[in-house]
Amino acid sequence: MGTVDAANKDVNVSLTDEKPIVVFVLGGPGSGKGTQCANIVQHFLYTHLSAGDLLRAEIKSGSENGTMIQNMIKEGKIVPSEVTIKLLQKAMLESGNDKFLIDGFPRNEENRAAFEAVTKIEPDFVLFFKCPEEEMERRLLSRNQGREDDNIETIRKRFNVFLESSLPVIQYYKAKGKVREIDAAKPIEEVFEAVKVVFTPKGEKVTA
Ligand SMILES: Nc1ncnc2c1ncn2[C@@H]1O[C@H](COP(=O)(O)OP(=O)(O)OP(=O)(O)O)[C@@H](O)[C@H]1O
Ligand SMILES: Nc1ccn([C@@H]2O[C@H](COP(=O)(O)O)[C@@H](O)[C@H]2O)c(=O)n1
Repeated sequence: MGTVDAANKDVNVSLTDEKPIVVFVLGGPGSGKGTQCANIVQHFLYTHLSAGDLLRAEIKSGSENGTMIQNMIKEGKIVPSEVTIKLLQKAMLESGNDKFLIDGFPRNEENRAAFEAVTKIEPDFVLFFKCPEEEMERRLLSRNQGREDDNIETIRKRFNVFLESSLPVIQYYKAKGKVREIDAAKPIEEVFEAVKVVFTPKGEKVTA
């Protein structure tokens, strides 16, 4: 990975030479991003970084930002980019890998522009899991992982934020030819078959 300013307490990763491979994994809440990222990690040796998981870990760690993050998540709102980007940078640095699936980020234009400005990283491509809202709602209401935001009131707010703030980011990358869209309404195994095609280099055989 690029140059790391280890002396900086905020763990700034300045990627001036070799840039890591970054794939942004986007899609509505419950579209199956985390599920498919776990499969991709097994098959293609990426490091999976979920922005939501990093924020939830930050709450648990008792950090000074914990209460603010918890309140934002309960309301389905987007945490300020500065906070999330620092967590992502730290996790990238600590992973020792140079291939990342960044799941649930960028969630809005502020996330996108700030990440690019701070890290100078452009994603190789954006994996977009497209799924109807009714299916995502069903999945979230039966996820049973004890998440504070998996209740119908917050789910509806998350859907609105996705439509208003996250879809424009997907449009931005679509205009750059970077979006690989997957039909995420299918069963998990079928979705992964389509994902494998995207990650397999052209000319190579898609493996089982
Ligand atoms: N293709 C699928 N068919 C049916 N259920 C699925 C499918 N993919 C994932 N699920 C289930 O739906 C739920 C949500 O999936 P997952 O956590 O992967 O979504 P997500 O997009 O990461 O959600 P969030 O953005 O809220 O973190 C989980 O219980 C998961 O097992
Ligand atoms: N870039 C992000 C990602 C997430 N959040 C907050 O976390 C919540 C849960 O995210 P999941 O990806 O795990 O569903 C999300 O609703 C936001 O409140 C964020 O602020 N910024």
